[in-house]
Amino acid sequence: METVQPVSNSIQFIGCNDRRLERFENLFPLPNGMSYNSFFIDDTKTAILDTVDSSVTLQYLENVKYVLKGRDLDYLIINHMEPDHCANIVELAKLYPNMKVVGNATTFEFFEHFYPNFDLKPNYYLVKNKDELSLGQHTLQFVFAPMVHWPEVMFTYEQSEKILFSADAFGTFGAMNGNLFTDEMDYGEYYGDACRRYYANIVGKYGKQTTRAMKQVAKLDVAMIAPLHGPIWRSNLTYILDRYQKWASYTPEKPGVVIPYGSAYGNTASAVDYLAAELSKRGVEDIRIYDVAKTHPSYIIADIFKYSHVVFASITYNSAIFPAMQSFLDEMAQLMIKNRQYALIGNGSWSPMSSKLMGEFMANQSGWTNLADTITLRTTMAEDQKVTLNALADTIAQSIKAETVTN
Ligand SMILES: Cc1cc2nc3c(=O)[nH]c(=O)nc-3n(C[C@H](O)[C@H](O)[C@H](O)COP(=O)(O)O)c2cc1C
Repeated sequence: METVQPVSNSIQFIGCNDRRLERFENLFPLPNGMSYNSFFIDDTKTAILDTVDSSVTLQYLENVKYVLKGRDLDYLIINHMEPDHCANIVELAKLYPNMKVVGNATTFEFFEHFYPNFDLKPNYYLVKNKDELSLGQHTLQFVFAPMVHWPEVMFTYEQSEKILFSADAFGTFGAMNGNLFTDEMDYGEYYGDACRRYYANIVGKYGKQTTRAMKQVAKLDVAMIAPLHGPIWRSNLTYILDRYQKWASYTPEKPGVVIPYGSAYGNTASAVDYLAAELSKRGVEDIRIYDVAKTHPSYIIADIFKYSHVVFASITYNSAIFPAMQSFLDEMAQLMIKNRQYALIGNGSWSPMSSKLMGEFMANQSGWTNLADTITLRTTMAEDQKVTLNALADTIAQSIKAETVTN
């Protein structure tokens, strides 16, 4: 059965959901599935914006045939040439051999890498930044947004209805639940964290490029934002635009302390719990403690995008940083998060190395400020180390107070 919903009188949502997939990009847990959005514009000329993942092809083709009602497809616009959106280009080209495929030079370069045995060249409709394409009543304008989140990405702005088709920007993890628009649900409650986790982990590295794209968007009169994942924005656009402004500039949303730790036998965990309790006694709110060997890094990274301070605590493991912590630090560093304050706690029973190694690692991260001398535990927290941990709690609490006053 078709799963098509009206976005407006002449635009239909023809996207599909996958609630079985365990991990997006084979990395990120999807507790509530994923949506792959695609849109159909019914005009003198017919157009589809982006296709969907191969896991939902059958449903998708049913939706496409339903909305076209036997008409030919004139244009397929490719805003993003990543497999979760481009997997059905060839399927559509086989069904609608006359369709023009709209993309930029990089889009077509990627297409030829992905599908070397399918000649789509006769169908290419090459566009440049700001080019326009009239469908009749509707006019599409292509706004290039390179590296949000791949090089070929473009947004498509539909001028008559003022809809920004925003590719991966402003999207979220999580399948759709029938309601198409963010104002038909408690978005913050259901998608708020998932949307941050999506941005931080998928687009997070490309803050500069996202800021540049947002400047382009600011010049447009946008009434609706239709991303490629998750619900559509037609009201309270400032909610998502403000969040993107913060995330793209690596500005913490609020003061708070994230404490990722790596511990084999619980002594480091216990020291971290002690520190967190001391922080709380000093009035610090929003403390988040995570075991890096247990919690998926994407959740911790999302919280580091949200909060201002981080304490990394790790045991030494075979003369190195605990592997789960090393892996976490590597993943975090790839995203080039900045403007955070941090402190370190190491541990080692006979030849502690993690303090030194984490110190070297963090010194190489630009935009991170070290708040205090690194504390080194020797297996368990000694009674006299209470003083040191209390002093660290003082330093962090003072820094947070200063930040709260500045904000
Ligand atoms: C497999 C393994 C390897 C370790 N390697 C080292 C090491 O190379 N140097 C060291 O000083 N401590 C080493 N330790 C001790 C830990 O760094 C840590 O002090 C100990 O596990 C207690 O902390 P925890 O209860 O938080 O795990 C190792 C521990 C384990 C389990």
